[in-house]
Amino acid sequence: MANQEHDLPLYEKVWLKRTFQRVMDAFMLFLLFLLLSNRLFSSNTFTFPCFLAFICESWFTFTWIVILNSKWSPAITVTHPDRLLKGVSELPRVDLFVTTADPVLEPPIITANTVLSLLALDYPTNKLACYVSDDGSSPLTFYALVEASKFAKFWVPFCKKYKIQQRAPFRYFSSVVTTKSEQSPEFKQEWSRMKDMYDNFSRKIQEVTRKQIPLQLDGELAVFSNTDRRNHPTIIKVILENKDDLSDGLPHLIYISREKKQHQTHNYKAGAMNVLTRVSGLMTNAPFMLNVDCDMVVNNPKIVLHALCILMDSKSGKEVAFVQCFQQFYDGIKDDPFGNQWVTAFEYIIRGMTGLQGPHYSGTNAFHRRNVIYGLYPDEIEIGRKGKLGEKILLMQKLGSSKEFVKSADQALDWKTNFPNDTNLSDFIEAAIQVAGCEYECGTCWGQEVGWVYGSITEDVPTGLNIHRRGWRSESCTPDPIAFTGCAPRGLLTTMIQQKRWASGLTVVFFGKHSSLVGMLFGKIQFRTGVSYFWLTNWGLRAAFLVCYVAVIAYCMIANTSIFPQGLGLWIAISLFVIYNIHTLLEHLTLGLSITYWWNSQRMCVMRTTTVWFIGFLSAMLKLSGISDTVFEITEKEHTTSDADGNNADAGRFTFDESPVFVVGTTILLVHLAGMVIKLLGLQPSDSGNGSGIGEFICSTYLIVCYFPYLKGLFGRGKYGIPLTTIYKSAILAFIFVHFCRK
Ligand SMILES: O=c1ccn([C@@H]2O[C@H](COP(=O)(O)OP(=O)(O)O[C@H]3O[C@H](CO)[C@@H](O)[C@H](O)[C@H]3O)[C@@H](O)[C@H]2O)c(=O)[nH]1
Ligand SMILES: [Mn+2]
Repeated sequence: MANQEHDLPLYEKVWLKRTFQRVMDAFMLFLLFLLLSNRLFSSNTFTFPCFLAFICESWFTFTWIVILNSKWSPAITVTHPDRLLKGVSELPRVDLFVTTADPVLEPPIITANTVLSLLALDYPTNKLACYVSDDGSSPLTFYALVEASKFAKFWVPFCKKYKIQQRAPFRYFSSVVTTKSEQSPEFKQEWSRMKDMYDNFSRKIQEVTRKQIPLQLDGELAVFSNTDRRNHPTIIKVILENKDDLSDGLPHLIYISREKKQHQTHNYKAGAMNVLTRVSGLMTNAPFMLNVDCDMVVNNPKIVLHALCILMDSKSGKEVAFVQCFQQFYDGIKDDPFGNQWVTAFEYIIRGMTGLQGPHYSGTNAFHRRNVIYGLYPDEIEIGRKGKLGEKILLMQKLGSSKEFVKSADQALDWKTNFPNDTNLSDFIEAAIQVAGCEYECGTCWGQEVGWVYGSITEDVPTGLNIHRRGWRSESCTPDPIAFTGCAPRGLLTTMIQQKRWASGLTVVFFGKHSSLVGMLFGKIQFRTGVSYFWLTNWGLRAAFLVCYVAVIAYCMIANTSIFPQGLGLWIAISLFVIYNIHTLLEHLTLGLSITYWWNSQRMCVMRTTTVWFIGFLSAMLKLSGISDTVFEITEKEHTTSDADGNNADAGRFTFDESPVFVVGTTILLVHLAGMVIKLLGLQPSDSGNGSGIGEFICSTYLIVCYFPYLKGLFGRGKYGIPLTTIYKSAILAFIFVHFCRK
């Protein structure tokens, strides 16, 4: 811990005043309550559709309370790295983790760039160690890392000498188009040398990736011959070792592919993170660990110092378990057509959570305390861990049978950060292979109380909840420039698959023992924090209610009945709709986002909630009832430097294929189109119902407008059109729905 008794704090928390937003949020809530009470007290025709609408609207009101609560007290943190550097005699070690799992969906050149950006961090290199976990067990990834380590010997000194901000070479070379005239000839010369070297390096990798040049599986790569990614022994390779403990050399770089066995669950990313934690515990045992996905490159080379300002602050830092940096993206498509930049969510919800017990852990760009991951409680910092984690025997039961690992964990739990500098990494390989084995975790607490939590395909949220539950806080760190930037899905299908996974995983968390409700009732999750977590964990449930509402509206149109009360009730509903849109539009404009951006986000919100979140919800239900399991479908990452200037004709356009995720959306659209036709042509049964009115008409029109890309898809050709088989399937489903409505 930094010793700064009388000194200035290393970071401050600044609360933001967003009075206008609060007023608007509260007014919306008022209108929602008005709508509900109007339904309760004035309606004398309380039919079944009205009842369903009432239930859904109650849920929307609850969701609004969750959102309002999350946004109510936003805060930012301001960090002072200069004070940190003055205050501490020696900076602590930090272990850096990168996970990758598939050399096709996650091109090795991207992983190599991420690693290069980490190796070039502005931090003493003898305090850093970079561990790469490869669940794909790919010789390509390993080869790319070996080549990256050779290039790093030139790249890292170059970045540090010229104080380059972008330390992922592909980002650097795609942003600096020409060297500026005011720069020295020496720089220009070195710049072109670097550029040549990088081009060479990336060409080599591309050639083997595209199989233009076969990769010889001999020498260092021999271990990869005859390995099946689902069935192979542990592979651990030290690629770089800073043997002389130089603070201006290169950090350690270690490649790990944990053991896999055909019929053994490996818990996806959570499993990989736990192996990384144990292997690094043996080799370097840093008190702090940074983890990033393979596509998240460093954008601010001083980020470690910024994060440590929070974690090492002698006053409030002690309560902070992890520091989360926002997940921001490079090369985003203009106006975010697929709604996956999440700008408003970060600015409003996550900043809001920062004002409470802290942001949730979002899986990447986070600095964790190692001993918190091992299960430490906040009060054990002061009083020692005699009670809960005291005895060695107990530690063995919790952390597994490796004596070496338990010894290292024991030190970490006692904050003993002075790790011997005179050891060889290769001395630990044998022990590391043991802790990376399939059976190591059997009968231990890994994946439960210790480490990254298992059971959900969104491992990040329950892992964060498990930490908050013990009473820890977390903090956001958002320095300028942005800490990390990653690769957001660039196509509709990739976006949909990612969203489906999140909705499914989060629903499992909501109903599981790591839910925020359990944490509030039996743990130390503060009330408002627990409620703010619902913003995330309710995604699947939100879909269930919205789909129900959408179905009720369609039913009204088809069966000629109404859910909106006449007169005042209708006006309340219309004002809600108008004010909600103005409010969200203003929120976007305040952040400097365009009207198109706003509309894209509104429309994607409707589309993803009613389609993939709904499918995610259903798959979570199947998992929870034990019928089928969910799998982690990896998000495709594109290496976009070649068309960074946006020349890609498909960028932002909606493309479809035969994937079942498009059936739901097409069905919803067809049902509403049918409803419109039936209403406009007066084909509604006249004897039934009280007549559908303007309320239903507005809702249905809004939905069809949101679904306009699908409407275009119905008539589009090739990949821009929805395939006929999908249309047939949807038409059958829509027909069944319409048929039952008219009965
Ligand atoms: O079996 C697996 C599957 C995935 N991964 C890694 O997990 C990371 C995240 O996977 P990705 O496909 O990129 O998912 P995203 O939806 O983009 O990731 C978000 O959501 C995940 C939870 O669903 C979090 O773990 C991530 O940190 C967060 O960025 C990647 O580095 C993968 O290589 C593994 O290591 N092993
Ligand atoms: Mn990702």
